[in-house]
Amino acid sequence: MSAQLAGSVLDISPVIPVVVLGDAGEAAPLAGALARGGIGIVEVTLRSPAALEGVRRIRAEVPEITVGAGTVTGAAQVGEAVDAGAQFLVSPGSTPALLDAMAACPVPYLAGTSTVSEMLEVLDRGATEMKFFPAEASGGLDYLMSVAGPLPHARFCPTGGISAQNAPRYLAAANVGCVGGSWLTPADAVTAGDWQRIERLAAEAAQLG
Ligand SMILES: O=C(O)C(=O)C[C@H](O)[C@H](O)COP(=O)(O)O
Repeated sequence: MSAQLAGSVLDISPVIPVVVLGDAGEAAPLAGALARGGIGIVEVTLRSPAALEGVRRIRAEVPEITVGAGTVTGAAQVGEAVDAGAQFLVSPGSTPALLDAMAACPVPYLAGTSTVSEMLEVLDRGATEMKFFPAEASGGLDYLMSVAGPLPHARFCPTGGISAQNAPRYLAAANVGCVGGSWLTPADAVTAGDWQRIERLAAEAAQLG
């Protein structure tokens, strides 16, 4: 079920939409709207009970989008997410146990980092791509540009406080592959099933690259 990705998770689209599903039935229409807007990737956070079933449905019903599981906070969730069909994993932080579990799993992962030491822990395990979270609160673009010298091989997906307004500045940085954010999938639009609004937001975000 965990088909290999041809390239890097960071190179699929300029934005990885971060989604919280209230109901698994929202998953496929939401992913379809993102795909129609030109976004090729979606992160379903494991914050809600509907998340794993949502990942399954997106894999089954919207094969044109790459689906990952986010908010992976414990080693046990790694296997559950991969079994559900997640094609990549995202964590908000980096504990040794979580990093070991993600490094041993068959899909790529973006470990959450906000310090140079955490970034070094991720690099030590052979991964060069990671999440920078919470990006704006942790020092933003200035911080990321400051680590580019000592960590020349690290590439980031800054997430947390990113918007259509500040995304272009991040995307212009050499060590930023893409950004992540929830602004493409506002909770009220998801709940109301306003897929046209999400398609419009996705189309605007797809132009950011
Ligand atoms: O829990 C996680 O693992 C997360 O993925 C956190 C999300 O990345 C941010 O909550 C998105 O931040 P905003 O775009 O500012 O809403």
